[in-house]
Formats: sequence, structure tokens, C-alpha cells
Amino acid sequence: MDTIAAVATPLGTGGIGVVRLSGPEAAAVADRVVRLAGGKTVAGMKGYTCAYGRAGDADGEIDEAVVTLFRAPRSFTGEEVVEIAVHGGVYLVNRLLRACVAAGARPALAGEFTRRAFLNGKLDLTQAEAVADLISAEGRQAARAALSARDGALYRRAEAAADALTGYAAHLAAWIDYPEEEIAEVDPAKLGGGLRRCEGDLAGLLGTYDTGRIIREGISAAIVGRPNVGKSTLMNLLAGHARSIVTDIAGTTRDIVSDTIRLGEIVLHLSDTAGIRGTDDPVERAGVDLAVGELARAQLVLAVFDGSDALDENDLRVIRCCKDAVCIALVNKNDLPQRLDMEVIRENFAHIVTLSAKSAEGADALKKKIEELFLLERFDPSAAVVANERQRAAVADALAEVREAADALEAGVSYDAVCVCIERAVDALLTLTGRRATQEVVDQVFSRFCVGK
Ligand SMILES: Nc1nc2c(c(=O)[nH]1)N(C=O)[C@@H](CNc1ccc(C(=O)N[C@@H](CCC(=O)O)C(=O)O)cc1)CN2
Ligand SMILES: Nc1nc2c(ncn2[C@@H]2O[C@H](COP(=O)(O)OP(=O)(O)OP(=O)(O)O)[C@@H](O)[C@H]2O)c(=O)[nH]1
Ligand SMILES: [Mg+2]
Repeated sequence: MDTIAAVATPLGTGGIGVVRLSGPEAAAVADRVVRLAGGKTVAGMKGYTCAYGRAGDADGEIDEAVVTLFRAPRSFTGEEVVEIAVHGGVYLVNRLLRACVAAGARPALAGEFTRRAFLNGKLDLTQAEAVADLISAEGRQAARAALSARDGALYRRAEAAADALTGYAAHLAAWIDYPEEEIAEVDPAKLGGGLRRCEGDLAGLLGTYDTGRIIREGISAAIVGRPNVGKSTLMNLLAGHARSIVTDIAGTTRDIVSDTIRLGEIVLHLSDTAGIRGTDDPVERAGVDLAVGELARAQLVLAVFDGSDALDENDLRVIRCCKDAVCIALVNKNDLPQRLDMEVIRENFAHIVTLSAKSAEGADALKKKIEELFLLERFDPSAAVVANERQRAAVADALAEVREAADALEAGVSYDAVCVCIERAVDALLTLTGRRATQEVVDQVFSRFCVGK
């Protein structure tokens, strides 16, 4: 492996900017770029120490610098790693990188540091993916879940399942291949129990995917309802500023107004929509069409009703549109005398919150309801979470094979066939961790990374 170099900090103005080197020549390259104070050399430094010096190139001095050394294998990549920190200016950092390249390093490819950590056995594929998830995390739970994965929560679950399954497969194979040897007889009840336990474990793991996704990516939520019920007022309340125009004229909102907000632990991608009603105005009708489309696409629909008014045919149309959606009925304007027929709302919606978008009363109840609906309260960010589509597919494959093995065993199908299923399940789990992943899988994982990571 050659020695690679990249800017490790964002390219912009900051307190410091860091160029990271990894590979057998890292210290030697650094010694060509930085002159340490007191005649010391980077090659002579102890691992996990830093030293002060001046960085320069053929044109002269670049900046003062601090050099940090990590000796192989005790580094992020498992190789010799040197970090050179200068003041965080775009010009300085770029020139420092050029100096390192002139001194013998090769510019790193996207994700190459983490790829090397994977190739050197410092982390498995799920941990490498967690590094990318840590960087892109936008909230406490997302970051916490990524850190658990970085620490190996998913890796350990996958390995434990693969180990158990490998044990079963080995026993079956030995029993099939060497019947005359003294191999303990396969006990179908015991094996079946083990396979079913493993099936339950993998099914549980697969179930973490949806919640994990909501935590990472947030929920798309459409605010719908007939005109004038207070949709835009609610939008502004949730957004915390005057995002949408509010007037007492029915048909105020036409285009979809979007904003991303944080409601406690949940990120909501909100869209405020035009009031749904029959209308001859072509502009308003276009808005109504957009609203109905948004309603159908959203993961969560907030259906707003005016509690101070009786239901009309437009409300009934909204109710019809909500039939197949995950929906919360919001009975708004509860600061006014109530005239809404709650019986109809109760018949049509499993989740109802009454509130006043104008006075903010009931906003907490709405937040609670959304958390409850998306099971976020029960989410344990320190547990293993299936964090992306690649992982989900691998766990689903493993689960299907284990289920098939258990079913085959119960149906009295040959041990050969059972063994094949178990081995396929093990394969899927080893693809998950990368212990037996194809080059394409590995490439796909690291294609998500930026240069310098
Ligand atoms: N300055 C700096 N900070 C950083 C990183 C970095 O590369 N440089 N990281 C970059 O991602 C993260 C930390 N990741 C790291 C992971 C492992 C090792 C490491 O040296 N591991 C050794 C020793 C572990 C130990 O003493 O227990 C090892 O695994 O043997 C270092 C950083 C976040 N902070
Ligand atoms: N008293 C009271 N008035 C409210 C409440 N929420 C909204 N309003 C009023 O209701 C009127 C309509 O509010 P908007 O938020 O514009 O209603 P909308 O549903 O967005 O209306 P369209 O965009 O026309 O579909 C405004 O005069 C608001 O001030 C509430 O909770 N209580
Ligand atoms: Mg509006």
C-alpha cells in the first residue's frame, strides 16, 4: 500500500485545517513537509504524541503547524497515520496538501482512509457505514445510533447469528458426510429450536430498520384540510416563524409550502397545502390537486378540522382522502366555542388531538402523538439497528433462508437441503459484515464517502 494524503477538515475557513496521511511513508512524507522545533523528526516521535513545527514547500514557509503521529497498527486505518494541522484557511490547507503530494504522498480517493481501516481489519462494513452515518447524523438519536453501530452493535449481532448457524451447518454436514464416525446424532427438535430462535432474532433486527430510517431521515408530513381551518397557522406554529401566509380568506394557500422542523427527537418534513374544496378558480384548483397528491405521498397526514364550525362536504372529502393514510386528526381552534361533530371524527380517525394553532395550546400533545405513532419512545439507540438498504437486504436474505431451513426441517426434508439453506443464511450475514463480501459490495459501501474520510 502506498501513502495517501487528503484534507480531513471541511474546505473553508476555520480554526485549524488538517491534512491526514496514512501509509508506510506517512512519517517520512511529513518530515519532508514540516520542520519540527528543536531538531526533532516525525519519524522519531512516539505514537499518540504531537509536536510543534513549521510547514513549508519549495516556495518557502506555508504556516506554523502541529503534527500528530499514530504508529501502526494503533491508528484509525491500522497504518502509520500523521495529521498535520495548520491554520484553517482554504489556501493554506490546499498548499499543505500539494506539499505532501510533492513529498511523495498520493491524493486519497473518496473513502480511502476508511476503506483501508476495513481492509486492515480495524472495522467491518457495518462499522464503516456507521462512520458515514455519524458524519451525516442530524440529531441526538441518529448520532447515538450511529455511534453504537461504530462500536460494533450490529456487527456483534450478525457475528453471533453467523456463528450459531455455522455451528448447525457444520454439525449437519459432518453427520451427512461421515455417518460411520462417532458424531453426535442430529436432534431435530433441538436444531429446530435453535433455528427458530435465530429466526426471531433476525426478524427483530429487521424490525429496527423502519424506526432507524425515521430517526435518520425524518418523516414527511402533509398538513391538509378544507380552507380556513388553520393549516398555515399550524405550519407557522410548528416552524417557529411566519413561513406561510395566514389570512381569514378561504383559499389563501395555493402552492405547497415546505419546511423541515424538529419536534423533540423527530425531524418532520412538513408541507402546508391549499385548502381542499371544489372550486372553479383554475389557480386554486391546481393548488387543490397538489394538496391531494401531497396527502397521498406523505408518511404522515395531519388532517386539520375547525372545531368551532360544523363539518361540511369539503371536510368529508378530506376524510375520504385520508382513508389509506397514517393520519392524525387535528381539531383546531379549541380556544373558540366548539361546534364540530366529534362523533364523525372519532369514527374516521384512530388518532385525534385537539389544539389551538393560534395559541399553541395542545402542541405538546401533538408531539407526543407523533412520537407514539412512530414508536420513537421505544427506540433504544444503543441497540443494533439496521441502518441502510444494503444491510436490510442482507438481513432479510438471512432471515428468509433461516425460516426456510426451519420449515424444511419440520417438514422432514433431507438434512442436505436444510444445510444448504443454513449456509446461504451464513453467506448473507458475512456479506453484511463484509467478511465475505464481493468487491462490488465493498465499492458500493465506500462510494458514499467523501474525500478525506
Ligand atoms: N484527530 C483525529 N480525531 C479523530 C479521528 C482522526 O482520525 N483523527 N477519527 C477518525 O475517524 C475519529 C476517531 N477514530 C479513531 C479510531 C481509532 C483510532 C486509533 O488510534 N485506534 C487504535 C488505538 C485504540 C486504543 O488505544 O484503544 C487502534 O485501533 O489500535 C484513532 C481514531 C474521530 N476523531
Ligand atoms: N381562534 C382561532 N383562530 C385560528 C386558529 N388557527 C387559525 N385561526 C384563524 O383562522 C384563519 C385561517 O387560518 P389559516 O392558517 O390561514 O388557514 P388555512 O387552513 O391555511 O387556510 P387556506 O390556506 O385558505 O386553506 C385565520 O384568520 C387564523 O388566524 C385557532 O387555533 N384559533
Ligand atoms: Mg393556508
